[in-house]
Amino acid sequence: HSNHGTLHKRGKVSSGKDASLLEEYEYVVVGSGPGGSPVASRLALAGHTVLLIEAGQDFSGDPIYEVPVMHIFASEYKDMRWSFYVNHFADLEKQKKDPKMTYKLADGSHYIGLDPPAGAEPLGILYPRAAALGGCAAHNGMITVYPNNKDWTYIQELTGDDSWEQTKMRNYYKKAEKCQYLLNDPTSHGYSGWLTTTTTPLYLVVQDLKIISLVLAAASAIGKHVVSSLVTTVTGLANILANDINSENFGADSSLHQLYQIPLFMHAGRYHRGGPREFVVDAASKSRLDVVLNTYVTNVTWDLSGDVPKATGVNFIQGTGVYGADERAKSAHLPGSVKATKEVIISAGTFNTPQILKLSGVGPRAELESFNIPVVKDLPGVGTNMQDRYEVGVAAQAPTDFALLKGCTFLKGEDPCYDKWKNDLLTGPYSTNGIALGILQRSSVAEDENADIFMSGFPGLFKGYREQYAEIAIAERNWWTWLVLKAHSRNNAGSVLLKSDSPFDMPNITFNSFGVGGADDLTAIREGLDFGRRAFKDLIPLDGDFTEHWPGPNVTSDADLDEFASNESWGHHACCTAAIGADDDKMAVLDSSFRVRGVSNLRVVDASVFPKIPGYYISLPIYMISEKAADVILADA
Ligand SMILES: Cc1cc2nc3c(=O)[nH]c(=O)nc-3n(C[C@H](O)[C@H](O)[C@H](O)COP(=O)(O)OP(=O)(O)OC[C@H]3O[C@@H](n4cnc5c(N)ncnc54)[C@H](O)[C@@H]3O)c2cc1C
Repeated sequence: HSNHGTLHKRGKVSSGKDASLLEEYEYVVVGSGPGGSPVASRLALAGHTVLLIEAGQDFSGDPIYEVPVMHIFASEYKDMRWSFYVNHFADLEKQKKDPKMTYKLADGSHYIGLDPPAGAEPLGILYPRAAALGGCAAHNGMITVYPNNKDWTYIQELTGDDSWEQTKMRNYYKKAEKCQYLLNDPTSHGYSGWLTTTTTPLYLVVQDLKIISLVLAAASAIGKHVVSSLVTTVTGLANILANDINSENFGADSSLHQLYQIPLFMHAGRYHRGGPREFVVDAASKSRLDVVLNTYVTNVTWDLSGDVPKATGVNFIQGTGVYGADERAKSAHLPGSVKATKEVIISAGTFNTPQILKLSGVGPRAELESFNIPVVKDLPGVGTNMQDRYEVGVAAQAPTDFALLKGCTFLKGEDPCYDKWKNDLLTGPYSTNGIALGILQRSSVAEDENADIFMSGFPGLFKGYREQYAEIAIAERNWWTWLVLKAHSRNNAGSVLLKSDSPFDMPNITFNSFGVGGADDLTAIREGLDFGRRAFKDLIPLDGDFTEHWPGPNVTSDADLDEFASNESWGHHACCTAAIGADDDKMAVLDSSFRVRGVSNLRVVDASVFPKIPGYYISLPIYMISEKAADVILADA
């Protein structure tokens, strides 16, 4: 594998070892994910000196990064992953009912399951994150779905800041996007940005009779009766999928009970992963943006001489394997620091942003004092309000394999599917993330007219994140999973709490799932599961029938389904741990301009800024707020 440590010299991404950094920059941005990368790039392109600091390395050219279908393996890639173990429930007994529950054994190995040996130490549930140039966008599923307008209106009303008005927010999407799947909708889409959107090539879908029968069954489960001859051609299928989920007119807000193609952050043509890393690399070649990899920030430095504490820079440690979640081999660890003459921007993600803030003295006083961390600003909201979506599914097996994945080895030895992806113009089954179509549903307990369930299908067995989940997903080639994603989940009782004052320890991460609004969310999930079951049941087998194994035929009563969903659902859109809020809300961490309250020259720009979890998939809203943050910061510059 390719370029990991090498990096484009002063154009200007540095691996860390040979970093010829300046002593000071106008802006220092910590973390290069969907939050940090766009804002860093924009500030630099506007003429400022910017340092973007990233704990992970660059994976450009690595097929696990580049090949869309490999995304599930990317999230298990040892050099890229930060493995957090989280608790869905504070109550260990409840937590132990999750078959994904992981324990550490005396010999250091892990046990995953319901029946741990005596003495096994409970770790929690694996929550994959990427430490990489591009953050979790280096391993995520690339799904790029526009949020609901109400998500922006909510922030606008909460803060009284009209720059969050929904049409203004769409302009940030248009600024970021380079739409490649719909060429003539400038009202909704942008065509000259860095965020390339495209969809799974439909010829892949129509190749496989099993997939066609699943598409037909899904259509019939939403009340559309389509004859099979209509979907066995690309044109026929395209007609059924004519609505664009990201359009202003036909998007998530208005069109329920439709089948949609799922837009992906992927480049058409060669069908490879797109990501914010490319924006960074491009911006670095044109501006005074320096990027330093393998560099882990421990805390913000302060000037405490004035009335208001002023952020002046950050301390960091260079090397690999620095953080507790980082499984790379440990290299020498070199401490360093850098000054920010204008601002420090923390974009380290939902778990690490609150950790950095707290280690820098910004957080709940009692918690900081319990670890003898000097309090710079008592901000009780830091690390609270954590939210996530619930995801669970129905998985069933057919007697024979999907034709589509025949011969594919997912880069184990000879791989004709990879060769095809690499060499062909029509690039074959690796040119998709495997999740081509989605369906918006409105459950009986939806809060308003917007869909609150996003259903999608996956040609594999996916029961949530645990070690080896990618291997399990594709071990047999005759599984299909209908995934139920509960959007607008109500629970905000999650927290990120320090375990110690050491920057190397992972924090305690507890979601308190279903803690707020749990009964309603479980009802919605049941309805999603029911949809998945109907879709399997109504299926007219063009190539074999499906038999459900998960949750399984015995799980049918409401109580049993609730128990199933509560034990087994997972999330991957954790957010909201340094939330924007109203001026009179003491739990608000940020003002509506991303400024950390009560201090100066410090902002947060990443998934933690949302007061409420937005839309259906979170990266696109993060890209949008990052574009917005650049505007707001430049206006102050
Ligand atoms: C397996 C998986 C699949 C997903 N699929 C999708 C999808 O298809 N569509 C979608 O919309 N969302 C998806 N998501 C969610 C989405 O990718 C994340 O929510 C998003 O990347 C978060 O962006 P962020 O900028 O807040 O943080 P991150 O992406 O986590 O980026 C933070 C970066 O900061 C770095 N960092 C952290 N601490 C420090 C430090 N102290 N010093 C220096 N650097 C630091 C990290 O290394 C990381 O690179 C998925 C998530 C997972 C886990």
